[in-house]
Amino acid sequence: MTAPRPLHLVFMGVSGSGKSTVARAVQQRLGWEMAEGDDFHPPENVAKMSQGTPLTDADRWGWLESLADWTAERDARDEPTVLACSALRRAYRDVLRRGGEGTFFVHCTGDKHMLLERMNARDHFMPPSLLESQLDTLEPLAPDEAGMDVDPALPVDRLAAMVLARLGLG
Ligand SMILES: Nc1ncnc2c1ncn2[C@@H]1O[C@H](COP(=O)(O)OP(=O)(O)OP(=O)(O)O)[C@@H](O)[C@H]1O
Ligand SMILES: O=C(O)[C@H](O)[C@@H](O)[C@H](O)[C@H](O)CO
Repeated sequence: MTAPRPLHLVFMGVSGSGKSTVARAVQQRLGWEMAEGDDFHPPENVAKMSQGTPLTDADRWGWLESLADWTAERDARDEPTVLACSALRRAYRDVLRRGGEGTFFVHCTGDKHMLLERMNARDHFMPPSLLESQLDTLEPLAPDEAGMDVDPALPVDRLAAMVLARLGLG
Protein backbone atom coordinates (compact mmCIF):
# COMPACT_ATOMS: atom_id res chain seq x y z
CA MET A 1 0.00 0.00 0.00
CA THR A 2 1.26 3.48 -0.79
CA ALA A 3 1.73 5.88 2.11
CA PRO A 4 -1.00 8.56 2.39
CA ARG A 5 0.06 11.94 1.06
CA PRO A 6 0.17 14.92 3.43
CA LEU A 7 -3.02 16.91 3.67
CA HIS A 8 -3.14 20.47 2.34
CA LEU A 9 -6.15 22.36 3.65
CA VAL A 10 -7.14 25.36 1.54
CA PHE A 11 -9.69 27.72 3.10
CA MET A 12 -11.40 29.43 0.18
CA GLY A 13 -14.18 31.93 -0.42
CA VAL A 14 -14.89 35.50 -1.39
CA SER A 15 -13.52 38.46 0.48
CA GLY A 16 -14.91 38.74 4.01
CA SER A 17 -16.05 35.11 4.16
CA GLY A 18 -13.78 34.36 7.12
CA LYS A 19 -11.31 32.08 5.35
CA SER A 20 -8.26 33.60 7.08
CA THR A 21 -9.93 33.53 10.48
CA VAL A 22 -11.08 29.91 10.25
CA ALA A 23 -7.80 28.79 8.65
CA ARG A 24 -5.88 30.32 11.55
CA ALA A 25 -8.15 28.59 14.10
CA VAL A 26 -7.56 25.23 12.42
CA GLN A 27 -3.82 25.92 12.11
CA GLN A 28 -3.63 26.61 15.84
CA ARG A 29 -5.28 23.29 16.62
CA LEU A 30 -3.13 21.27 14.22
CA GLY A 31 0.17 23.14 14.47
CA TRP A 32 0.72 22.81 10.70
CA GLU A 33 2.51 25.51 8.74
CA MET A 34 0.15 28.13 7.33
CA ALA A 35 0.34 30.61 4.47
CA GLU A 36 -1.91 33.62 3.99
CA GLY A 37 -2.65 33.99 0.27
CA ASP A 38 -2.86 37.77 0.55
CA ASP A 39 0.83 37.87 1.52
CA PHE A 40 1.77 36.32 -1.84
CA HIS A 41 0.02 38.91 -4.03
CA PRO A 42 2.51 41.09 -5.95
CA PRO A 43 2.25 44.79 -4.99
CA GLU A 44 0.50 45.56 -8.32
CA ASN A 45 -2.39 43.24 -7.37
CA VAL A 46 -2.75 44.80 -3.93
CA ALA A 47 -2.64 48.30 -5.48
CA LYS A 48 -5.33 47.31 -7.97
CA MET A 49 -7.66 45.89 -5.32
CA SER A 50 -7.05 48.85 -3.01
CA GLN A 51 -8.18 51.14 -5.84
CA GLY A 52 -11.40 49.12 -6.20
CA THR A 53 -10.46 47.31 -9.43
CA PRO A 54 -11.14 43.55 -9.51
CA LEU A 55 -8.26 41.26 -10.43
CA THR A 56 -8.38 39.45 -13.76
CA ASP A 57 -7.36 35.84 -14.49
CA ALA A 58 -4.07 37.19 -15.84
CA ASP A 59 -3.43 38.98 -12.54
CA ARG A 60 -4.10 35.78 -10.60
CA TRP A 61 -2.16 33.03 -12.44
CA GLY A 62 1.34 33.92 -11.20
CA TRP A 63 0.03 34.42 -7.67
CA LEU A 64 -1.69 31.00 -7.71
CA GLU A 65 1.47 29.37 -9.08
CA SER A 66 3.49 30.82 -6.20
CA LEU A 67 1.01 29.36 -3.72
CA ALA A 68 1.12 25.97 -5.45
CA ASP A 69 4.93 26.10 -5.32
CA TRP A 70 4.83 26.90 -1.59
CA THR A 71 2.60 23.87 -1.03
CA ALA A 72 4.62 21.59 -3.31
CA GLU A 73 7.83 22.34 -1.41
CA ARG A 74 6.20 21.16 1.83
CA ASP A 75 4.49 18.22 0.11
CA ALA A 76 7.88 17.01 -1.08
CA ARG A 77 9.00 16.99 2.56
CA ASP A 78 5.81 15.16 3.62
CA GLU A 79 4.61 18.20 5.55
CA PRO A 80 0.90 19.05 5.73
CA THR A 81 -0.16 22.68 5.28
CA VAL A 82 -2.96 25.19 5.82
CA LEU A 83 -3.60 27.94 3.28
CA ALA A 84 -6.08 30.82 3.15
CA CYS A 85 -6.74 31.71 -0.49
CA SER A 86 -9.85 32.94 -2.30
CA ALA A 87 -9.52 30.20 -4.99
CA LEU A 88 -12.71 31.49 -6.54
CA ARG A 89 -12.73 29.54 -9.81
CA ARG A 90 -12.25 25.86 -10.48
CA ALA A 91 -9.37 26.63 -12.83
CA TYR A 92 -7.65 28.46 -9.95
CA ARG A 93 -8.17 25.43 -7.71
CA ASP A 94 -6.67 23.24 -10.45
CA VAL A 95 -3.46 25.26 -10.10
CA LEU A 96 -3.50 24.89 -6.30
CA ARG A 97 -4.11 21.12 -6.58
CA ARG A 98 -0.73 20.85 -8.30
CA GLY A 99 0.74 21.59 -4.87
CA GLY A 100 -0.12 18.12 -3.62
CA GLU A 101 -2.47 15.16 -4.06
CA GLY A 102 -3.87 15.66 -0.58
CA THR A 103 -5.35 19.10 -1.33
CA PHE A 104 -8.75 19.58 0.35
CA PHE A 105 -10.82 22.77 0.05
CA VAL A 106 -12.96 24.26 2.81
CA HIS A 107 -15.32 26.75 1.20
CA CYS A 108 -16.44 29.52 3.56
CA THR A 109 -19.77 30.57 2.07
CA GLY A 110 -22.04 33.15 3.75
CA ASP A 111 -24.83 35.43 2.60
CA LYS A 112 -24.01 38.72 0.93
CA HIS A 113 -25.51 40.88 3.66
CA MET A 114 -23.36 39.28 6.37
CA LEU A 115 -20.23 39.45 4.20
CA LEU A 116 -20.75 43.15 3.52
CA GLU A 117 -21.31 43.86 7.20
CA ARG A 118 -18.08 42.09 8.11
CA MET A 119 -16.12 43.83 5.35
CA ASN A 120 -17.40 47.21 6.46
CA ALA A 121 -16.46 46.51 10.06
CA ARG A 122 -12.78 45.73 9.45
CA ASP A 123 -9.74 47.70 8.41
CA HIS A 124 -8.41 46.01 5.25
CA PHE A 125 -7.09 46.96 1.79
CA MET A 126 -9.99 45.14 0.10
CA PRO A 127 -12.87 47.60 -0.34
CA PRO A 128 -16.41 46.27 0.24
CA SER A 129 -17.30 47.54 -3.26
CA LEU A 130 -15.37 44.58 -4.68
CA LEU A 131 -17.63 41.98 -3.06
CA GLU A 132 -20.00 41.95 -6.03
CA SER A 133 -17.23 41.03 -8.49
CA GLN A 134 -15.93 38.38 -6.08
CA LEU A 135 -19.40 36.79 -5.98
CA ASP A 136 -19.69 37.00 -9.79
CA THR A 137 -16.36 35.20 -10.18
CA LEU A 138 -17.05 32.51 -7.58
CA GLU A 139 -17.54 28.94 -8.81
CA PRO A 140 -18.59 26.82 -5.82
CA LEU A 141 -16.96 23.44 -5.27
CA ALA A 142 -18.22 20.81 -7.71
CA PRO A 143 -19.16 17.36 -6.37
CA ASP A 144 -15.97 15.82 -7.79
CA GLU A 145 -13.69 18.28 -5.96
CA ALA A 146 -12.35 17.10 -2.59
CA GLY A 147 -13.74 19.57 -0.08
CA MET A 148 -16.59 20.79 2.07
CA ASP A 149 -18.69 23.92 2.56
CA VAL A 150 -18.97 25.68 5.91
CA ASP A 151 -21.28 28.49 6.94
CA PRO A 152 -19.25 31.38 8.37
CA ALA A 153 -22.31 32.60 10.33
CA LEU A 154 -21.32 29.93 12.89
CA PRO A 155 -18.78 30.67 15.62
CA VAL A 156 -15.14 30.18 14.62
CA ASP A 157 -14.53 27.43 17.22
CA ARG A 158 -17.45 25.46 15.92
CA LEU A 159 -16.27 25.81 12.32
CA ALA A 160 -12.78 24.63 13.21
CA ALA A 161 -14.24 21.63 15.07
CA MET A 162 -16.44 20.75 12.08
CA VAL A 163 -13.47 20.74 9.72
CA LEU A 164 -11.36 18.60 12.05
CA ALA A 165 -14.24 16.15 12.58
CA ARG A 166 -14.83 15.81 8.84
CA LEU A 167 -11.16 14.97 8.32
CA GLY A 168 -11.01 12.59 11.26
CA LEU A 169 -8.54 14.89 13.00
CA GLY A 170 -10.85 16.07 15.82
N1 LIG B 1 -17.18 32.79 12.14
C1 LIG B 1 -17.05 34.10 12.35
N2 LIG B 1 -17.84 34.73 13.23
C2 LIG B 1 -17.74 36.07 13.44
N3 LIG B 1 -16.88 36.87 12.77
C3 LIG B 1 -16.06 36.31 11.88
C4 LIG B 1 -16.11 34.91 11.61
N4 LIG B 1 -15.19 34.63 10.66
C5 LIG B 1 -14.62 35.81 10.35
N5 LIG B 1 -15.13 36.81 11.08
C6 LIG B 1 -14.77 38.24 10.96
O1 LIG B 1 -15.15 38.64 9.63
C7 LIG B 1 -14.15 39.49 9.06
C8 LIG B 1 -13.65 38.84 7.77
O2 LIG B 1 -12.92 37.68 8.10
P1 LIG B 1 -11.55 37.32 7.38
O3 LIG B 1 -10.65 38.49 7.32
O4 LIG B 1 -11.05 36.07 8.01
O5 LIG B 1 -12.13 37.01 5.92
P2 LIG B 1 -11.35 36.62 4.62
O6 LIG B 1 -12.23 35.70 3.85
O7 LIG B 1 -9.99 36.16 4.93
O8 LIG B 1 -11.31 38.00 3.87
P3 LIG B 1 -10.22 38.56 2.80
O9 LIG B 1 -10.02 37.54 1.78
O10 LIG B 1 -10.87 39.78 2.25
O11 LIG B 1 -8.99 38.85 3.59
C9 LIG B 1 -13.07 39.66 10.13
O12 LIG B 1 -13.30 40.87 10.79
C10 LIG B 1 -13.27 38.47 11.05
O13 LIG B 1 -12.89 38.75 12.38
O1 LIG C 1 -8.73 36.44 -5.86
C1 LIG C 1 -8.88 37.58 -5.44
O2 LIG C 1 -9.63 38.42 -5.93
C2 LIG C 1 -8.12 37.99 -4.23
O3 LIG C 1 -7.42 36.93 -3.64
C3 LIG C 1 -9.05 38.56 -3.21
O4 LIG C 1 -9.95 37.58 -2.80
C4 LIG C 1 -8.28 39.22 -2.09
O5 LIG C 1 -6.94 38.81 -1.99
C5 LIG C 1 -8.86 39.07 -0.75
O6 LIG C 1 -10.22 38.94 -0.68
C6 LIG C 1 -8.44 40.24 0.08
O7 LIG C 1 -8.09 39.78 1.26
